[in-house]
Order: sequence, then structure tokens, then C-alpha cells
Amino acid sequence: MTAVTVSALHRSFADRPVLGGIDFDVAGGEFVSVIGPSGSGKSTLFGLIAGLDVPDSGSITVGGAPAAPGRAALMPQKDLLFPWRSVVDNCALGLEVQGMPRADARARAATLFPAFGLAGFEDARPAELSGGMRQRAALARTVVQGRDVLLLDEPFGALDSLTRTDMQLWLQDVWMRDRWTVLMITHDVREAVLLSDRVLVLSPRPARIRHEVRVPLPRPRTLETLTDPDFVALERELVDVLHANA
Ligand SMILES: Nc1ncnc2c1ncn2[C@@H]1O[C@H](COP(=O)(O)OP(=O)(O)OP(=O)(O)O)[C@@H](O)[C@H]1O
Repeated sequence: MTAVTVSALHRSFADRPVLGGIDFDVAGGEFVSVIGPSGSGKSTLFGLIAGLDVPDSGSITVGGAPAAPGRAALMPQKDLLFPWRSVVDNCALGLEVQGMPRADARARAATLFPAFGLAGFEDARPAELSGGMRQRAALARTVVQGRDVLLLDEPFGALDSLTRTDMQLWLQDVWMRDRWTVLMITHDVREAVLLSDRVLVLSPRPARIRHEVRVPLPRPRTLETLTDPDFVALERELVDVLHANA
């Protein structure tokens, strides 16, 4: 089953062509990362798939229907937790916006807290959370919407490397349990290879897919995977392609 189809996608802003003809498919339950030079249009691509922006030409389907708000859940680059709302109220926000009564939305959001390492922090304010917990809360807010497709825009970009590795392994665990379809933007080649079934490399603007790598490494991947020769070879291949872009 194909979860996302992107065909001949073009998007310009004023006179600046940003996406210059993007084509790819994502299968249901697949984990695909998107890497590419800064400013190549990765967030623009996600905004289009999320239905928050409209392409100049080309098409996108999510779950077989044209992209539209509410079909895929987007976790933006900044966690955007509201400081005055409790953590559980922040996580319930998307459901409330969709019209779910507040008590029901809170109850639904709270069910995710144990698996997301947030049990006991339901009534805390975001400022009381560590960086990793904030990102897990932002991810919980995305997941609770119950969409089949998640768009994660650099979910771990702001974290220190130790927390980041913990979060990557944790994300793999919850993903293996729930098997959402995930598209993830990252600048971190190691993160892309560790988590993904497939990695797409964008060219500089106007972006096209210039390279694609399948990651056939067994799961669950662990810290040992990072030094596996097959892992290192894939990482090297992607670094070479990215540098050839420059
Ligand atoms: N709404 C907009 N109006 C005008 N220009 C825009 C708009 N959105 C994005 N752009 C431009 O499109 C280009 C691509 O931006 P985008 O944020 O998609 O890149 P990116 O690959 O996600 O970058 P980064 O890796 O640095 O986050 C940039 O030059 C940006 O200025």
C-alpha cells in the first residue's frame, strides 16, 4: 500500500524556484528520511504534503486522496509548546482544534504518556521538562492526532548528542510498535541511516531527488549498529553525495 505519492512537484516563491520537480512514493509503514543542503526546500516539501501550502504544479496524495490539512500530522522544526498550558493540554491541543471536547482530548493524550516517558508530567508546564522530554511531548502531540502519516521536521535538531542518540533509539522502539508511516527531515546522516528504511537526498535549489539509498539493516538497530561495516558504508555513500552537492 502506498501512503504518500509525490509527482512532478514544483513550487516557487516570487522568482525563486525552490522545488524543481520532485517525485517519490512512500509505502505504508515505511520510515523515510529526507536530507539535503540547507535551504534546498525540505520544509517547503513538508508544508505541501501537510496541505498547508499549494504547489504550482504536480500532485501529492496522502492515503490515496489529495493532500489536505489534517491528512498527515506535521511536527514542525520548533516544538511550539505553549508555555502557559500544561504538558497534557499541549498534547491535547490538536484534538481540541479538531473539535474534540477538552476532557476527551486530555484523556486521549494522557494514554500516550507512559510510552513517551512523560508519565507523572501531565500537569507540568513545558519549562519544567528536559529538552528530550519536550521533543517527546511535541511528538506525542503529533501522534495523538491519529494520522497514518507523520511528517517530522528535524525532531532532534536541538538536542545534545547523548540525548539525541537515546531519542533516536526510543523513536525506533515506538515506531516498531505502532508502524506509522514516517517522513523525517534531518541534517544528520547517521540519524537518517540509523532510523530509516530509505533515505532521499535532495539536490540544492531548485530541489530534485538526486539520490536514494535503501537501508536493509536488521531491526531493532542498536548502538552496535553504528559501527557495523554495512552501516558505515551507507553513511559514507550519503556523505559523499552530499559533499558532491556543494
Ligand atoms: N513562504 C515563503 N515565502 C518566500 N520564500 C520562502 C517561503 N518558504 C520558504 N521560502 C524559501 O524557500 C527556500 C527553501 O526553504 P526551506 O525552509 O523549505 O528549506 P530547508 O531545506 O527546509 O532549509 P533548512 O535545512 O535550512 O531548514 C528558502 O530560500 C526560503 O527562503
